[in-house]
Amino acid sequence: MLKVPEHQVAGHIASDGKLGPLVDDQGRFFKPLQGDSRGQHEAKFYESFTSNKKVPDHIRRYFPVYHGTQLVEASDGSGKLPHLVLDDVVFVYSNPSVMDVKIGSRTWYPDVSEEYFKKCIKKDRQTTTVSLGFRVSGFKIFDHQESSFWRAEKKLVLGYNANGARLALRNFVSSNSPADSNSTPNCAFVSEVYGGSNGILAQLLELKDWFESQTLYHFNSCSILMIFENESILMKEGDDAPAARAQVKLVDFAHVLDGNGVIDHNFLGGLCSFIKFIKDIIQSVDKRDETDTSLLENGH
Ligand SMILES: O=P(O)(O)O[C@@H]1[C@@H](OP(=O)(O)O)[C@H](OP(=O)(O)O)[C@H](O)[C@H](OP(=O)(O)O)[C@H]1OP(=O)(O)O
Ligand SMILES: Nc1ncnc2c1ncn2[C@@H]1O[C@H](COP(=O)(O)OP(=O)(O)O)[C@@H](O)[C@H]1O
Repeated sequence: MLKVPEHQVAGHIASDGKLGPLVDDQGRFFKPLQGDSRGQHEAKFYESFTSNKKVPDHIRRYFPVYHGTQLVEASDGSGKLPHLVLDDVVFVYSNPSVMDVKIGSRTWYPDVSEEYFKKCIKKDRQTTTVSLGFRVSGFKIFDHQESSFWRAEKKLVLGYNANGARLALRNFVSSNSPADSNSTPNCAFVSEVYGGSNGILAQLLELKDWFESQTLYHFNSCSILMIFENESILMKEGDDAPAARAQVKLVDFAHVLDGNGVIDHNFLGGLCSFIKFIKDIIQSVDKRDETDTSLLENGH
């Protein structure tokens, strides 16, 4: 039985009879092939990427595994439609915090229609896409105090300026309630989620390393998904607590183009900018902790 994904944070959502992705109980994510050839284009990308021997193995883990396409009952009640069948990248988590960040300082690309260009550039200017080289598209956080999920409102997220994006990235790794806009995010999970040898920053740097030389694809309008389970971090002192499992995944390949031997400077630039934001948060928390320790040592 297919159902609407509980942890989807952006994109087309299968609610109120609209067309959107579905998931099964075996860890598969079914994304309907979008009209106007975008869906076919995304399927073609997955076919190409999956069989491309030039893609290093250590990079493949950042992409959902592709299982071809399948006709399934669409979420909008329009009958059977072809869907991409992908690994559901949040399946292994019980209470995942998830953020979708669209990378690049532009979401349009050469040869798109005037109408599509205008739509994209308008959104790129209204959001932090142009100014920062990325925009937060949506996120949800598991709130420990409330023992429930807190979901950022789409309208607010798309209205973030640089400070708003920074605050969202701090809130994402905090244990105090994001619902309380007066409290400063404590960044309690920053070292486990963003930092460390397997954390988000390390994964982003590995991706950056590849993007510095890969000329196979241009990842227009793609998103980085950041996923982690903050419960497992709080439980880590316990006997059989799972690891934090912070993960980076790339999604949305409806606008990928051939790289034609040219570096994807749009994605690479945005990725570098995003990395700087994450690094700054890690460093600011390290500095805060050092100050706190030295105050304690000096008897304050
Ligand atoms: O429909 P909209 O206006 O919400 O735009 C979608 C975007 O939502 P946004 O409002 O920017 O968060 C949406 O962005 P996210 O996936 O939410 O980051 C996509 O860009 C989507 O286009 P496509 O599926 O990649 O071709 C966009 O869909 P299209 O309008 O291009 O069909
Ligand atoms: N393979 C996947 N597994 C789990 N969730 C996914 C997967 N792919 C996408 N998602 C979720 O769906 C959202 C939208 O995906 P995306 O491919 O960008 O769709 P759209 O083309 O509608 O924008 C993402 O922000 C994420 O929350």
